Amino acid sequence: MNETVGIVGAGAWGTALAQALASSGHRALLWARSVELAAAIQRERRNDMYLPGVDLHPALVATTDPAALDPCAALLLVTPAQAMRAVLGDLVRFLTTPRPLVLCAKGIEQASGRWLSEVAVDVAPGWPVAILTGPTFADEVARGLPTAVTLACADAGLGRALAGLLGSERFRPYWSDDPIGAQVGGAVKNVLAVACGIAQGRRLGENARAAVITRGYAEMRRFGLACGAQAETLAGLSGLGDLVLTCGSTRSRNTSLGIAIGEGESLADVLAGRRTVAEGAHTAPILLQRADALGIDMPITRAVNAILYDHAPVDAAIAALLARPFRPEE
Ligand SMILES: NC(=O)C1=CN([C@@H]2O[C@H](COP(=O)(O)OP(=O)(O)OC[C@H]3O[C@@H](n4cnc5c(N)ncnc54)[C@H](O)[C@@H]3O)[C@@H](O)[C@H]2O)C=CC1
Ligand SMILES: O=C(CO)COP(=O)(O)O
Repeated sequence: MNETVGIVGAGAWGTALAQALASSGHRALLWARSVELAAAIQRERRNDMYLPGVDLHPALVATTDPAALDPCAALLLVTPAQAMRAVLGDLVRFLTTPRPLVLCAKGIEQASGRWLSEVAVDVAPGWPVAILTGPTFADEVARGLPTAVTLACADAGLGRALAGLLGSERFRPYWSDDPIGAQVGGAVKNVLAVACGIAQGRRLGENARAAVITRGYAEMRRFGLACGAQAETLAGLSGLGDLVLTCGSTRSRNTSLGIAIGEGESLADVLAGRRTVAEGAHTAPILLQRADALGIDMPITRAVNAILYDHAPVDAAIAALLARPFRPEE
């Protein structure tokens, strides 16, 4: 089935998804906000700014014209989470009919505390919404390495149809009817990856990393269940799967941000030196606020917040975690 699919956001992940779709027989229209970036992609057939080293498929076309997306069967939204509301709001004015919106960012909107699926409903009421998430380093997807994702949609029939549209042998969607659960995993794992990075930066060892992943998963689960997520979703690709990938690799931008903080850099300095997004730094405060409002204990998330935003010395925050009373594992 050859369709035209729109991908909104020409960073690493948007470009990788466009490349995967083009490689599987679709026409991939990649919308960039920067005229220079779209022109460079068209001219050089590369996006060396965000996804270096990948030769782009001829069926991938970059544009800055929102109206050019009108023929698309579905739109993948792949800007950073905090930009999604504004970008989608601008876009819908140029499109004649509703079509499925597939949300690919990982995070919670800071200003409102809302899930991105709720933001999409605010901005584009009546448009069907799905979540694409899971353990997916962009460069591996772009290079055609095998990858499995969660495709979550409240309308199970649409989820299945979107899996058929977006999937291929090398990019395998597993559908789910739990969009909240899928979003919990993607948002929380980034904060936990910052924590793992901090532990790594302080040279706390492999045992400590396993402890942060596992006790972090307990935080994700408590919070997710309180938000109405299904336990199976949290244990799947979008939750545990992505947590393991992100926390296990220094290629993760969230883990590497944590490493830099653990080694003594300030958050401001780390962010100033980067062009690409590390969502965990944006998610941590609003995640903690939501957890507190629900009465959910998230000590690792609290420690990350204290280090990033309350000037807590790293060693003091770690000592406070280690001094917590012993308790049953569940
Ligand atoms: N890179 C990866 O491996 C994966 C990333 N994601 C998620 O996808 C989302 C996007 O990530 P990446 O593409 O990796 O980020 P990136 O940092 O590589 O690129 C972000 C893109 O968004 C654009 N952008 C930034 N602010 C914007 C704004 N205010 N309005 C419009 N466009 C704006 C940038 O110009 C850039 O093209 C994030 O939520 C990330 O967590 C999800 C899975 C994998
Ligand atoms: O979400 C990702 C992998 O699934 C990418 O992780 P980072 O944003 O930490 O690089």
